[in-house]
Amino acid sequence: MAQVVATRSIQSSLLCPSTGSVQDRVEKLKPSSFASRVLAREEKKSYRLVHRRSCIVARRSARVEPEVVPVSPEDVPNREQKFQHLQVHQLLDSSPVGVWSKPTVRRKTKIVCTIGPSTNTREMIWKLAEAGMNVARMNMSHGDHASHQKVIDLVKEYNAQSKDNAIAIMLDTKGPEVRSGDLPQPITLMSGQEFTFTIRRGVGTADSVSVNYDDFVNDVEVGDMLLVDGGMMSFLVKSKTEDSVKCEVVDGGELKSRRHLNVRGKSATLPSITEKDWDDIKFGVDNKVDFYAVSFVKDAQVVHELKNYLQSCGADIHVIVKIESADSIPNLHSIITASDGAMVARGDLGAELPIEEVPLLQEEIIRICRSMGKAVIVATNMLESMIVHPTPTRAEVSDIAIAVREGADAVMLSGETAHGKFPLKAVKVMHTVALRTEATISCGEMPPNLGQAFKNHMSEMFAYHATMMSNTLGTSIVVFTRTGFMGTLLSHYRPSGTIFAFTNEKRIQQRLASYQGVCPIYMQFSDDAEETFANALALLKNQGMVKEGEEVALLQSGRQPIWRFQSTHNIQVRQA
Ligand SMILES: Nc1ncnc2c1ncn2[C@@H]1O[C@H](COP(=O)(O)OP(=O)(O)OP(=O)(O)O)[C@@H](O)[C@H]1O
Ligand SMILES: CC(=O)C(=O)O
Repeated sequence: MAQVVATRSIQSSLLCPSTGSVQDRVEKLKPSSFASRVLAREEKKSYRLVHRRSCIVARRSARVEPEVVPVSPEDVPNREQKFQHLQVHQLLDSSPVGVWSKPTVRRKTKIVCTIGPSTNTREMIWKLAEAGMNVARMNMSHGDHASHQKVIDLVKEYNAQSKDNAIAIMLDTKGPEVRSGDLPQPITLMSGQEFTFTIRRGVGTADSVSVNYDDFVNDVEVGDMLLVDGGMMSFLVKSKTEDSVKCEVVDGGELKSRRHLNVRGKSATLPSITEKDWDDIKFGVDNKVDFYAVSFVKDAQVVHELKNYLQSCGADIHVIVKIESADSIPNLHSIITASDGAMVARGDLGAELPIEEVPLLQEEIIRICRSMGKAVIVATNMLESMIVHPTPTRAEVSDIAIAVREGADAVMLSGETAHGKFPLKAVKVMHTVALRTEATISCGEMPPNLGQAFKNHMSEMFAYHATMMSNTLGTSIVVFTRTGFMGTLLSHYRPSGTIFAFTNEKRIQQRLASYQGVCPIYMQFSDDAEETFANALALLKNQGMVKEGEEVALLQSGRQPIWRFQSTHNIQVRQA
């Protein structure tokens, strides 16, 4: 039986606040008028607490309060800090509160941080987590199992001791990367000079270097363009011998050891999952990581192969396909269908394909993922200049804002956190920009064909209606989920309020950390549903996540029953 229980009657509703005209927004940017508005709202807020009406009247007013609850305790602003923004107009300063934000409860877009030499210590993992990291990524192209083991253990230690935060762990496979070999020292190459790449091992001279891939000579043709590090240097193929490719340097520079090589427009004919990758995948199974990011996926077959392997060893690890090879583009639909999500890996994508295709593909991949209810991550170069500078370029800020507006679940930091000088500042910038951008996005824009993947599925219908209810009333959603399914389903509907996803599985809490809008909370479930609801609401109040008397939409549904007997599904509006 399906039932919708509303504990209060809805007298009227206001759908999402509009973002307003450009003129409106310009007006809002004036500090004096903003200050008076905020202060006026603070007044109104106390008035409302006293004169609370017993029926729900369009809760938009509640949503207009700029109560931005940041992701981590370190970010929690006191009242003074909150208004400091009115004097110092530094949106990207240490405090992450969006000044002119529509009231977003907390940042929805998640942040993936690559862990490397700048951040692989206990202190830095803690600080990254407190600054807003939601997913820790380990790039298996670098480091060894011992160093990655240390990072996994630290993240798990953080998760075990954190009351209200969880960090997901992502293992990114090396894949069939083609790299140049070791050089005794970097060599400077000038445009127009000759240079040779050879499959002979151990070559590293002023005019020749080894390549780690035996079929390199067969895969490239005369006239092909070879790119080093995604285009930092380029080489035109002039001729081939049995074991070497002779090139003319087009864009010169300094060639260092083990650099990434791409052939413009072509993917290497290597399998997507190499022997080293299988070894790393086993390492991930042993360590119960949450996600694999699989490099250079070209077709769905490889995803099925990996999923079958994971099933055979009883591993519950989700598979994110990295879209970065030219060969993957014609198979985008089938690859994404087979996976749990996709990463727009713009580094290699922009090397294998013309660079101007990257923004278009990014938009398309996000659109496809959103329509299929899959997670999507935008990666690479997001704050590249912050590897060496403490502040981002304006173009980088726009890049993050675009990914957020396009609907990405997460944005990723690579070198910025792996080996950059300002990893914490980079996370804070991402946090602030995402939060600010989210505040301008009107809710209720659902992908037109979402719902078709699970046609007539009861859970889908309930996720949809819970979203509608929460958007209409301006409430958060509280959901109870053993498998994480309802949490991710709700995330794909992008409700305007936070999705507080309660789960009694630590693994599920970790995984849900990467989904847009989901705040995963670990809690033991009691056999008694009412007791569990009460515990959940008490926890939310104690942590300051909802206020006394605040309403929440509460959802019980999903593929696995929790307290649902005889297939009862429930949406309720409850007061905390
Ligand atoms: N575990 C690690 N150990 C050492 N260095 C790392 C590690 N992870 C990342 N790095 C460094 O951070 C840089 C950026 O990380 P990213 O994950 O973007 O690498 P990448 O995509 O393989 O880039 P590249 O092709 O330059 O290696 C790497 O090039 C590497 O220098
Ligand atoms: C992330 C990654 O691998 C890329 O952008 O190429």
